[in-house]
Amino acid sequence: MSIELIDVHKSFGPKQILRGLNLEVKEGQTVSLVGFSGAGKSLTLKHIAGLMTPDRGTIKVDGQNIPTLSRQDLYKLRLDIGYVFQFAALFDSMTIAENLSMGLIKKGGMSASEIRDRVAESLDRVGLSGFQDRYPSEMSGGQQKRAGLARAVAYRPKYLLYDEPTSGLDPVTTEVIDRLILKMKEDLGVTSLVITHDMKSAYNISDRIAMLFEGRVVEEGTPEEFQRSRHPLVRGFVEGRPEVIEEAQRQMAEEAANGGDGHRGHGSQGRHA
Ligand SMILES: Nc1ncnc2c1ncn2[C@@H]1O[C@H](COP(=O)(O)OP(=O)(O)OP(=O)(O)O)[C@@H](O)[C@H]1O
Repeated sequence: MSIELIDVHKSFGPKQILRGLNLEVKEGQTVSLVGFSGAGKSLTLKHIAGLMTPDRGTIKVDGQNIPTLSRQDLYKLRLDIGYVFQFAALFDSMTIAENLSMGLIKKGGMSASEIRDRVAESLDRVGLSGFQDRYPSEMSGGQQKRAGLARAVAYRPKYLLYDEPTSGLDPVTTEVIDRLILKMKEDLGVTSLVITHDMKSAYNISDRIAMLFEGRVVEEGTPEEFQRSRHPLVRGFVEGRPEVIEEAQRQMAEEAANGGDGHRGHGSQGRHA
């Protein structure tokens, strides 16, 4: 029940985005993926969910290599993967109950009353008991994010992928979401990958933190190890120093122009176990 990406590459035209990405999320663990805008974080989640196909590389979920699965097997595996979208992605014209039920109805195999119970249970889990008849527009941003999480857990997934679950939230609501992420791990035993820009959240919720830079993991470790990291890109990121990043990008462009792969000398770990 782990997620493993091995040497994943993805380009759009001449633009290389993922350049040999290696990342592992062990069973039952939560890994936060941090990094600058455009580093390829969302793209990484999309590859894991099978929404995007890599140019090359292995993406193993539940021991199955996603890019090689048939449509039918991918569909089956996707039922085990809950995707919590950045902006909740709820349908405004539907109530919360309808939003949560839709996927369960499509999945099939559940009676109307089982679906009603599952919706209620999922809303309970995220502290939104009784919100079934609300429309998204009648809820705060934080509540909408919780409803998005409830929709993902309604499937009882083995894996949860969170795309910036706390972006745009105040510190208190952020803490509420962080606690929910921890609770999901505890209650459901899920294996989770979280994209976040918020280092405080990353330190709170993660077993491990990985930093993505230009399509590769440049540093990975426990929150304590990450906090102590002396990697210049990590320091530049954590301390908010854009000049460090600009220098790294300049060096990489220079190395690439000289025939290298543009990643030497930056402490890229390559494959890590
Ligand atoms: N379908 C696509 N077609 C072309 N380019 C794409 C596509 N999807 C992503 N990209 C490009 O890939 C790069 C990485 O995108 P991604 O959304 O993964 O970034 P990110 O690290 O999640 O950034 P942010 O923190 O801003 O969300 C960006 O430059 C983006 O423009």
